[in-house]
Amino acid sequence: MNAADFDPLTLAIAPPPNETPTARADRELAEAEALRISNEIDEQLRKERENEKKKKRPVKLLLLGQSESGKTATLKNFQLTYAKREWIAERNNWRAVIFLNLVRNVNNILDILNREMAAASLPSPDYIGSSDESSEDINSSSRPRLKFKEKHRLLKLRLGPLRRIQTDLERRFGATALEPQSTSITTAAPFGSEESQSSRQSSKEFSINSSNGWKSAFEKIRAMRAAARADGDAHALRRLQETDDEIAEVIAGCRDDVKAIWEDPTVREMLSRGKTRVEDSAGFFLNDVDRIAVSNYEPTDDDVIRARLRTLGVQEYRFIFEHGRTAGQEWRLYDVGGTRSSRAAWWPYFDDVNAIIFLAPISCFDEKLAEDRRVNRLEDSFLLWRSVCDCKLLSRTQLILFLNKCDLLQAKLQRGVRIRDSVPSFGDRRNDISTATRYFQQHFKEILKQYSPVQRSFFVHLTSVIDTRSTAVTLGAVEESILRDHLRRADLMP
Ligand SMILES: Nc1nc2c(ncn2[C@@H]2O[C@H](COP(=O)(O)OP(=O)(O)OP(=O)(O)O)[C@@H](O)[C@H]2O)c(=O)[nH]1
Ligand SMILES: [Mg+2]
Repeated sequence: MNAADFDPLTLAIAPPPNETPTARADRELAEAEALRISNEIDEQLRKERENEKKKKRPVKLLLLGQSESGKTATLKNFQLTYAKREWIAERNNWRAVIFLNLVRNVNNILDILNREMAAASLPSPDYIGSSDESSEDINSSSRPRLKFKEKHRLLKLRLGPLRRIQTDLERRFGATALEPQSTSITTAAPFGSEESQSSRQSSKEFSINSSNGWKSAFEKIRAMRAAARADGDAHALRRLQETDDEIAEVIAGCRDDVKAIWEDPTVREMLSRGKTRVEDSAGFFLNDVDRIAVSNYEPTDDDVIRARLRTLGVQEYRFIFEHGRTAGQEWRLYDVGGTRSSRAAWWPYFDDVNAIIFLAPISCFDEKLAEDRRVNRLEDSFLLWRSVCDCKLLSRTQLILFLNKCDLLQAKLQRGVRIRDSVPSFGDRRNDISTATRYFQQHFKEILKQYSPVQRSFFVHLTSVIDTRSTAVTLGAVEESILRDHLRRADLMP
């Protein structure tokens, strides 16, 4: 007799000693059925665990659109809405960017003023004003001559130190602080084709790295501080702090002159004749000088959203959402540089992406690309959208369209700018915001229907992403729809 013969469990489940052949067959059948059910339950549990794992995979979201379409501003809204702690920790880093934006606004005006004052001093009785871009308009003989006075000369002189501040800050932020140069790329979507290979190789801007975005620009400065601290180099640390303080002091010292030049009627007239709308430019802060040009300035949330620092290459941002339907879920957002020469770098990110937010700035119907002055911005957005819809690698990716900069569109239409002058097909439709948005939206929808390799839904939002409140509501809807898709896929996947 061995030990198992006394094991209480073995004895309890052992068949009765006098079992008949029929009873034995029934018992074996019942045991086999019990085993089958148990295996099925195990398999079910295994699948559920797998599914849970898939649902916890990071949600990948790509932000696409031309340069200055509002991709980075949208990313900032995500951070503000869903990762507030990180946002607060970073907010003060934007101070130097906002200073740079403000100083650049002023220096742009000074450049034009210099040119116009020089031209006005020429001994030409016919002088009305000069401008590179719209000389026919500014030189119209029906306009009285611009009268520059001693005060303008003094303003130029007193605002001189802002040149050095701009240079210092640009050096600090590197290439990301400079606006795009002209490009040799002549297509809207130089990805996924032979051209993309060659443009990838030739493009100076092609870089999938983390050395070009706001995060890395700030990291560089943080690293400089940390290194000085670690070396015990109190002198270097003090110098860095002094540089920041000095910049704030110089700007604060120029506050009244900055206001004076921006509010001066002759300067305003000069800008309007040259069709220069400083107020529509990226990173416009001249209306906030009282608040910003002070030595203890701290940026507000809205200031940070409006601050402009160009993106180069592709930047990955990882957020664990602090609340919302996906609290605890990791989201990976990819922010890309939008100029034509940066677009070849997008391609590697198309694989395995859950959704794309495509930003089309619809106020730009009468503007040209900075990198190619021959190309209409709206036309470029349509072409780019078409290539994204058409892309086979993205056929299962959810596309969400933001018709952005609606605030600027509204202001432009109210100023009387007519859409049909730049978009002849708009014809005699009413030149108002609701007609315009409906018209542009319909075009984007038709492109999606016509070019998508498989049928897909059209998700569209009218946005002004500098408005953080309304954007938070939009992002809530976006989060919900991406999440639904993400979970559905996890269930469908083998
Ligand atoms: N008025 C207004 N300004 C906007 C809107 N969206 C973005 N901006 C501003 O436009 C400028 C450019 O926006 P960004 O988010 O930097 O543009 P981007 O698409 O990231 O551009 P790149 O990095 O060059 O590809 C910033 O100063 C924004 O604050 C909007 O809806 N309305
Ligand atoms: Mg950007």
